[in-house]
Amino acid sequence: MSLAAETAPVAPIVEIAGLRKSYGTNEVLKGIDLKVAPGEVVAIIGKSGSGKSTLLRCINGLEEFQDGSLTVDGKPLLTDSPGAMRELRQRVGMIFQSFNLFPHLTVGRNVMLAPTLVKKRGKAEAEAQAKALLERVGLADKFDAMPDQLSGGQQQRVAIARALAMEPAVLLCDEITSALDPELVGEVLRVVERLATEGMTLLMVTHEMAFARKVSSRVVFMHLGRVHEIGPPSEIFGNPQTPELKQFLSSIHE
Ligand SMILES: Nc1ncnc2c1ncn2[C@@H]1O[C@H](COP(=O)(O)OP(=O)(O)OP(=O)(O)O)[C@@H](O)[C@H]1O
Repeated sequence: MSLAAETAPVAPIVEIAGLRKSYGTNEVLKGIDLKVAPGEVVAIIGKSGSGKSTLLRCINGLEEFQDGSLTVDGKPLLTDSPGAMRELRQRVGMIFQSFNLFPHLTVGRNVMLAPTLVKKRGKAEAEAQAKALLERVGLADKFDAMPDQLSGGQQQRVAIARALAMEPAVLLCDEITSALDPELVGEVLRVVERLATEGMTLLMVTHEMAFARKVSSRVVFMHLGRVHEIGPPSEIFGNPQTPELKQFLSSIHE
């Protein structure tokens, strides 16, 4: 095998170049470049208002952007093409701080809904998939439960199963443990950690620094709408280079 073949780059799942996003005159993302390889787990950290959530929302097409390009799984994100957007949304899963389960549907139906409606899966197939996914997040016995019978941690795990049901190429997690009581955080993080070890491509905004350090392959530190520092967790947490990152890390340890 030639050296070129051995080192042939793997196509990124997410490729962002020169991304700029403004709300009115407030430029929130000031030229973001980022490539995420298949199976990578990228943690996004930074102060409140640095643009972390906005970046995730651009990647799944919830926000339009003014400049730059964004490709998911080889397909450019074209916000002016409804067909392309629908396709993109199927490739990008997103989990939010709030679980957003449909309260009038059972847990099982919550997980089955999108595959049935969007992927046109048959009921039996969707049900089998939902059961397998609920088992994967440790909730095999909750298929027939209603969301309000579950704890916040359990509801968030259902939200993860629901996102996985669409078989996304990348899963975006936006502070998914922030609304949980402290004792429920661990059960959700354990599920995410398992997904990471199973090879899921993950992009997660998190305030759980110990978790980011343990699970991520790279950490992005955002500051004032830019990728200010990026590197492996050992470098970002163990050997921060810029005063802004040093200050951020010391502020969260206070
Ligand atoms: N829908 C919106 N309309 C106007 N401004 C917005 C909107 N959403 C976010 N912003 C602004 O964009 C900036 C970045 O917000 P964003 O939520 O992306 O930051 P963040 O780093 O995720 O913060 P946090 O950690 O608090 O969630 C902030 O100044 C915010 O006020």
